[in-house]
Amino acid sequence: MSRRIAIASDHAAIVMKSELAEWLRSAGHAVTDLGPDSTASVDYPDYGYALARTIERGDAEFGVALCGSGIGISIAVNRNPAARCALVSEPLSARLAREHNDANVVAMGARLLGIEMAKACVTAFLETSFGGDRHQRRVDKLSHPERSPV
Ligand SMILES: O=C(CO)[C@H](O)[C@H](O)[C@H](O)COP(=O)(O)O
Repeated sequence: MSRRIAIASDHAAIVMKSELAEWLRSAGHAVTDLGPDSTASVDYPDYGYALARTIERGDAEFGVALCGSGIGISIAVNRNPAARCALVSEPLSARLAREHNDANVVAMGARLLGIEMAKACVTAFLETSFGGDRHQRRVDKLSHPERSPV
């Protein structure tokens, strides 16, 4: 199924971002590359926030967020309540992020993962549907921490 996917990184992941964007487009997805477009040093929060706003506006269904470790940009994306960003390094976590957590953004570290592992993670992420049921109740609580009884 063709998806609308936004992708963003910092300078540390620009090569992986370009390769993933091209690969996703060749698979038929509509990809919005939010930058950066050079290897000049940038700050991952700026691109993480831009990616989350794109999800929030509904301009993309899913996001791919990349930095050196994936940690910084995943923190930035998750500051927007519209985003549920999962940092993964192998396909099972990517699958569970969709099935259990209804994650809409997958984050990875370009200095930690090779391109084939990154593709395997993105494939697992895009191919998996949210499981609903008990997971829906838990995901709802992520949007409303004030309602938590504990
Ligand atoms: O956010 C990160 C670490 O948690 C990312 O790995 C960044 O890409 C990294 O901090 C960038 O580091 P650099 O030394 O400025 O290239």
